[in-house]
Amino acid sequence: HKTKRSLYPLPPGPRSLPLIGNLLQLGPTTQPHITFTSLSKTYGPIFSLQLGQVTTIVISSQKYAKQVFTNHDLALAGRHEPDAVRVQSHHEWSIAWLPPGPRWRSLRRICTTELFASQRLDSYVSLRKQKVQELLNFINKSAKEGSPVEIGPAAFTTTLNLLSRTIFSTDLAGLNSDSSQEFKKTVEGIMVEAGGPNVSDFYPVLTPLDLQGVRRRMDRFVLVLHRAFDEQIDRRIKNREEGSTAPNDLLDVLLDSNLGAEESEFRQSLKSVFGDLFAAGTDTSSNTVEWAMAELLQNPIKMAKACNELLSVIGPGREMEESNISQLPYLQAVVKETLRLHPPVPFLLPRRAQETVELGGYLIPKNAKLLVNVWAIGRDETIWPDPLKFWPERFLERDIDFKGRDFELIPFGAGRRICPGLPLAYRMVHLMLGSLLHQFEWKLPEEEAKCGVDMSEKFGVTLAMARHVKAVAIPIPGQHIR
Ligand code: HEM
Repeated sequence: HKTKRSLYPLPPGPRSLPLIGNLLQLGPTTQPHITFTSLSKTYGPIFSLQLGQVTTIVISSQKYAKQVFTNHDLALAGRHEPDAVRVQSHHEWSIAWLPPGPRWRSLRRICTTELFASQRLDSYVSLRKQKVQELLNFINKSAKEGSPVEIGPAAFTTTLNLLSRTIFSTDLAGLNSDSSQEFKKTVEGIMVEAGGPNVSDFYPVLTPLDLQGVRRRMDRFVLVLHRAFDEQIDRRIKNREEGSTAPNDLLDVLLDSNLGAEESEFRQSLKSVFGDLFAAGTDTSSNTVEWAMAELLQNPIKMAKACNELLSVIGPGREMEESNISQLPYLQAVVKETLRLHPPVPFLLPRRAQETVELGGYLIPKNAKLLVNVWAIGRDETIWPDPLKFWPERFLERDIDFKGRDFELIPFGAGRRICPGLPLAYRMVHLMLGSLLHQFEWKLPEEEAKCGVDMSEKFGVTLAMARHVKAVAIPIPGQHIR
């Protein structure tokens, strides 16, 4: 370490003040991804900040991202967990926040084989179709009444129930029900508290004081999730004791596996795993559908192109199937373009350097926090011509995918910590978006058509629309909607 420390400098960055470092550069921002993007214009695609006691390195280019995920993937695969996720000891059994040791590997392996393997995903095709059908029926009802729909919340409930059916074999909420909205507010709250600036993260010595009340609020959110999970676990244990047939869903598999936990912490470990899956899987997927619809509603020509492709591949009077996705290049391009401009996790999850490394001639000290600003990479004009324009066609001309090999488009991350839910998210997002476009014509309500859609963002671990987009659905005559 000493040799590296003396050979390489820290990445450039603004001059830091004693004690507070560069906290003033953060300012009162509620949009750190934008602040960090503008700092990268001054200090370059790799820069460093001293945020209180924490040395923070920010990567904003494809070139350095590639080095992080190839040359240094293991050394930089630790997590800098925010204090908020230590509530209820969540981080001790969390796939998202554990360091890459044996416990993380075994939790990740179980989820990958039991939830995300292609065979498992194939066995739930009809379930996903049924949930999407419920979404279409719900929208059809609003369409008949002529009232606009909020696409984000409806897509959220569909994703929530898709997950809860695969994990618990039951729905957690009805479309438009209070419980669904409570769940959505809870997940949004968790994302905002875990992703927002917190003085406890800058000065770990101040953690017990919880000066901003983040832990207090987080505790309330986590309790809502845990109550729902406890109910499911209790019911399943009771059914098992009464000899009912096991549905062999994820809950059954985990109850049999015991996750390598002591008996006293087993329930806690189950709740952490479920918490991760619901928090990481719901908002990210439904936000993608919502951003895509918001962009298409403002780009009627692109909307028509996507609808025409669906009509010519699937045909009128038929429903979209997951097996159609590969025949729909324009729909795929729309999803890629949405993920480029609106990556649901703008900084990926914060990494911790597990050892001191040299990256592009700069020093990344052990324990430094590393943020990869994928929001900035998606808007980098040296990679993307006219980067702020929603232009799916760019992906028809270039063979770029988001599976972690093309470092200019990494909304799911890359390397060993790449999102394990990618294969499920891929199917859910395309199926939901494609079905919405295939079954209805869409237009903006009068006011939004006049004033434009409010595209402002709400920052957290995930990047949501600050105000949900509303749209009026018009059923297409002859389509299969019931
Ligand atoms: C459009 C949808 C989604 C996007 C854009 C997305 C994106 C991401 C990103 C960027 C990360 C962090 C990667 C890193 O730090 O390098 C991540 C991690 C994770 N995601 Fe997703 N995700 C999505 C859907 C899902 C779904 C559906 C699930 C599961 C149901 C899921 C489960 C997870 C988990 C468990 C992790 C933690 C992995 C680890 O740290 O080892 N995600 N996701």
